[in-house]
Amino acid sequence: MTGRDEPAAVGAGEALADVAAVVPAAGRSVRVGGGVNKVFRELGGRPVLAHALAALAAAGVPRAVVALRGADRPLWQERVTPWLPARMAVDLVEGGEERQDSVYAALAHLAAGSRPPRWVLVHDAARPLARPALVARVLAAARRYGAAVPAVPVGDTIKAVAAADVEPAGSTSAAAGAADEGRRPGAPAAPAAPESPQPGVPTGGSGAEPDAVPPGEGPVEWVAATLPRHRLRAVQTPQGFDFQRLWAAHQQARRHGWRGFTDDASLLERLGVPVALVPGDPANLKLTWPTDFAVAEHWLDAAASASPAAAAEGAGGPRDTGPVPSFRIGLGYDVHRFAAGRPLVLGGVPIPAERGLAGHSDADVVLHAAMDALLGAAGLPDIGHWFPPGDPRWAGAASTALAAEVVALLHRHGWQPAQVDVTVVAEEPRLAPFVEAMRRSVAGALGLPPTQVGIKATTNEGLGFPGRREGIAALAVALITPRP
Ligand SMILES: Nc1ccn([C@@H]2O[C@H](COP(=O)(O)OP(=O)(O)OP(=O)(O)O)[C@@H](O)[C@H]2O)c(=O)n1
Ligand SMILES: C[C@](O)(CO)[C@H](O)COP(=O)(O)O
Repeated sequence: MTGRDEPAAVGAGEALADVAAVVPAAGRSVRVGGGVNKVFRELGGRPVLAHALAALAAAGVPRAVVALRGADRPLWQERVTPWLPARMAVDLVEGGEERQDSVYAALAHLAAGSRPPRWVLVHDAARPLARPALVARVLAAARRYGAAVPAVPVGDTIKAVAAADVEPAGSTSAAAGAADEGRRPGAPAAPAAPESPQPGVPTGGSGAEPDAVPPGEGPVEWVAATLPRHRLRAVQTPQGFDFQRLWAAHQQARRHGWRGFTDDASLLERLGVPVALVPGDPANLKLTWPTDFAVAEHWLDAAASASPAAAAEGAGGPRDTGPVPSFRIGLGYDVHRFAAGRPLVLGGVPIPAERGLAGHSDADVVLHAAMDALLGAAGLPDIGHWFPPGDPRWAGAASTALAAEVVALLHRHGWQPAQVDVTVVAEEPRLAPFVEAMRRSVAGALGLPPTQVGIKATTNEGLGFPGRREGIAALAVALITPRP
């Protein structure tokens, strides 16, 4: 399809009630390495998977099914849920052994639901840089043609390689008996027959990829054929389909034991269904190798400088350090009622008093306000999200321990506390004698020098609920800086 006959794009944010996304995120990141699924690693301050979902949501996709491995659920909960797009409903399913199995599981979930979608977009969690315009382009073409895939021309000349370990007769090393690493002198004399590309007939077999050696490494290989570059395209995701058609193709593949499909379009190709190619985006990188993360950071920066608004939307380049990379500020507020028979703890300091404050934890309003300010500065949900009232783990918890958790959370998101200033509003007891102890205690809980913590106490001049001695309130501001 040319740019001229491209269908009108669906506007970002438009309700797309008949569309759902499938996001396979259950890989093992063997090629990236590092022991953690790459889709939970941070890029520009938020997890890769959160970028992928944000791009779909920014294009107006109202629901997504994410395929995860069970072992990754805690990472999902901790790292991704704070970033879930407000306008998108997200279901989780258990992923499978291969990408194909993970997509199958997500499609099965949609098919079994009360409202299967008319159109489905399958988008790799490992592609964090898709832009809403690309999503819209693919969807519009899928609606028109039934199956559409974004593709970019290839700039390099592409060679097919011979089967492993097959060295052609007449090569210099065979003749000279050289023993370069990875070559086997004396290997079969004839080169492998050129592997003619057969569109729609996957050759992956079990799905084990022979291309798992990082670019720039590995043994010598031999050329089997030079492919005609002008007819080659590198395809990306999201890939858009008539839902029932894709679901039927996946079911058929499962029935026949067809394996090794590395994208969804190739399943339809296998069945002879035409697949339209729409212009892809060179920046829509799939994070495959360790070095891809640095390249993706670069694209994020470029996207943020080109369009800060789009970047803030989380579409193809949310960059959380944004145009003000060196600090963030946050505001926190908390209030607790007086309760007889409870100890009063403020800023981690026990204060002699007739009454304490009611609450699920130790009801330390000073630390609660400080924690909310810190979380707000990092753009993270408030303490109610992390330490829900009613969760037995936090019953009677010391807020100094909760503060340590908050600091750890900030660290995981690339931030550290730099300064906190709190004002406590209490008609009683008199707090001046305890202010310095509170300052040191709060500083200790947040890992700050006391010089970077301010604590002030004031009455409310007899006005309002603090004035009526019904409870104590605290307000805080916090400054955070990127963690070195
Ligand atoms: N069994 C699998 C394998 C892959 N994927 C997902 O499919 C996308 C593309 O796969 P790939 O980049 O190959 O990711 P990994 O399988 O994690 O990487 P590797 O092949 O290096 O292990 C990723 O979002 C990945 O999480 C999946 O959902 N289930
Ligand atoms: C679907 C895909 O992103 C299209 O380029 C690609 O084929 C996924 O391959 P992977 O080996 O599963 O990463």
